[in-house]
Amino acid sequence: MLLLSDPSVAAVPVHDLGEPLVDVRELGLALDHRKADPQGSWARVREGVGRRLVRAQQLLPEGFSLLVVECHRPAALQQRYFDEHCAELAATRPGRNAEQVAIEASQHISPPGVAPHPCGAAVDLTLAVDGRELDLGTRVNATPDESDEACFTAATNVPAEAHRLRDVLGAAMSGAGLVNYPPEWWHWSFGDRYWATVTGAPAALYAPI
Ligand SMILES: C[C@@H](N)C(=O)N[C@H](C)C(=O)O
Repeated sequence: MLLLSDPSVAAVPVHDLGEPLVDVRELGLALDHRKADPQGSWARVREGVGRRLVRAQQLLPEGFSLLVVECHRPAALQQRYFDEHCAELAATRPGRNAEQVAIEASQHISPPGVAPHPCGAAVDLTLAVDGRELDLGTRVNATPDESDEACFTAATNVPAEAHRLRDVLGAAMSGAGLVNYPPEWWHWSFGDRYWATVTGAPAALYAPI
């Protein structure tokens, strides 16, 4: 499983396309408020990501819709989340050094230097039917510890129906050109360094914004 902390991700150059951020609600997508912030960052993605989300929604089976939870995240917030998660892990893993803790933390929160959310390149989302959120086996943003790693996209310790729904989500999102972060079934991105590493693109398309 390629982690965001892998040196190959940080080695990818970035040639920013200069696209603005767009509000996913203006694209006709459903947005959940659990990660809402006063500035409205959580609702915005780069234009090219927004186009692909609209395509992903079209690729879903009849009756299903995407339920967007979090998009852009300011760099300072990413740093805070990462520092807090490292502190939590360090407290429960005595004997691990800071580098080992940071690598494990990157299963759940990206190291700030390569983080896709501050670039407007990533989206955390799930599925809904008639506006009702579906159960994909864990809550969105479950940690590996709390979920016994059931948050991993390919986890086998989830009910068969949750597995099937992850496949439904995955087919639409991959079909629209986004890539998944394997430790998190809900995290998808396009145009960031992780996406470039996985797809073999020569450069990432979006820098932090
Ligand atoms: C925890 C989740 N919301 C998240 O955003 N994780 C990824 C890896 C990130 O920080 O980019």
